[in-house]
Amino acid sequence: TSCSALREWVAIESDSSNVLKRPDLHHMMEKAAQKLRLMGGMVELVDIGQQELPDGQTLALPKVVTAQFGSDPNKRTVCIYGHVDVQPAKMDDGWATDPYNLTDINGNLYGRGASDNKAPVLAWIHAVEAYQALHMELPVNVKFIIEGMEETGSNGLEDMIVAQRDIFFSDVDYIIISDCGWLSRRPALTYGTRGNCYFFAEIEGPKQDLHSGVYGGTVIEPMTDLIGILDTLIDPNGKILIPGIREAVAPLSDEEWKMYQDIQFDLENYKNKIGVDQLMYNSKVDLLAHMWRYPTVSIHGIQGAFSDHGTKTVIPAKVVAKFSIRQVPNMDPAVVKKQVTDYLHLVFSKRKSPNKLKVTMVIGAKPWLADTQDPVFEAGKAAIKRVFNVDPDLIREGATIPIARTFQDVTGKSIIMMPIGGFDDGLHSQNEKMSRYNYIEGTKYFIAYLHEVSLIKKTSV
Ligand SMILES: C[C@H](N)C(=O)N[C@@H](Cc1c[nH]cn1)C(=O)O
Repeated sequence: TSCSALREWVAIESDSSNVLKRPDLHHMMEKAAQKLRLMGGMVELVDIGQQELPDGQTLALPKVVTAQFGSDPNKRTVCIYGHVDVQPAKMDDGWATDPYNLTDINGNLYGRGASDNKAPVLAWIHAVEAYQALHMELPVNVKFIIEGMEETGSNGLEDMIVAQRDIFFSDVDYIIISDCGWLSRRPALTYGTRGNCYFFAEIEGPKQDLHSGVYGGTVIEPMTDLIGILDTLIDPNGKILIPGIREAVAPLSDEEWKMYQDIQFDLENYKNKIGVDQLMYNSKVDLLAHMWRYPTVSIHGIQGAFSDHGTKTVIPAKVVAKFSIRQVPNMDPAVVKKQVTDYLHLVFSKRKSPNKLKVTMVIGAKPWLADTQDPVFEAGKAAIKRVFNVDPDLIREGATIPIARTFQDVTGKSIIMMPIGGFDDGLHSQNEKMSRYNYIEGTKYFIAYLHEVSLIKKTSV
């Protein structure tokens, strides 16, 4: 196939983290709505209000697309959630091809957002289209909820879900999310995600940037302060140093330990895939546990720091570190916000610096965990068996789907994550891709799932 829909979607630079790209993001939401409208869905573009930027300005949030195919009260209703915003990408980051021009190389479709999450959303759409093309009645009512702010924490979506709980979600039985990946070549069903608390730590000093030769040695540099406090977040062995964080983590049970042992995961492959000689842990179980169910600190970047080619000799006047802490049961983002803010101010005060520190938490997403005994998982296993002829791995996901926990807490519905992304898709990274195999077989799997989930209805109603 030509994958024309995916090509058109990838061509839209729907980067939700870049305010300059907001028109592209609005266009992307219109495009998704139009696709569903043309298929005969009952479609709405729901206004979810404004986003407040750190500088106090406001910006219109991308509308949320909802769609409905069928409303037969005798059928079960599934709701597919997905997102069509993407992480930033530019050739300069080291892409081999233009990130916004879907490029087919050896059966892999390269492009920003190909795997995260445009192809999986389209695969669900194609699954509905397949029933339509074959003039087959959909075995379940299918709803879609597609957002454009997932990559920046799903701003505005929670309020919409609360407002729609007894309207759009009233007849929904199951919520399905396909915004993650397999762990190996073996298909997987996902029953947990980590949450994420994302912080800005700003240090402000002189009123403008200074020449390091002329002023170096006379001023207390904001960047030196910032590196100093960042270095107190986590030690070289991965131990988080912020008091209270490790204590909140639910202990690993014997049952979990056993489950992890059975999962197909090759440490050597994993090392090769990411190009490292050594990992933080040497056993499969330790590694999976630290990927899925322990917190970690990642330092992402420093705004205001010199990062171009060349040898600029500046002392930056104001620098803002961006770091995040992945959340696991039983951590609470509100508590983590206080723990981090208090700790950084304490550490900074010990430096006796005249500079000013400001700590802000800009995303506070909770972790999500499902009951794998729920019939939605049985249906998932059956659909995988039918299409791939294997039993899936039951896995967790180290990344975050910020809205998953809200769906669970607000709607009370069962949630299943059904990834079709490959383990080596390079999400958020250079050369992100979705393989043709996963895209096409994944679509078949979704078609099969709609059938399997309708069978649950017959036995459990
Ligand atoms: C799993 C999903 N495709 C994803 O990548 N989610 C992002 C969401 C996020 C969390 N904090 C900021 N954005 C992720 O896990 O990084």
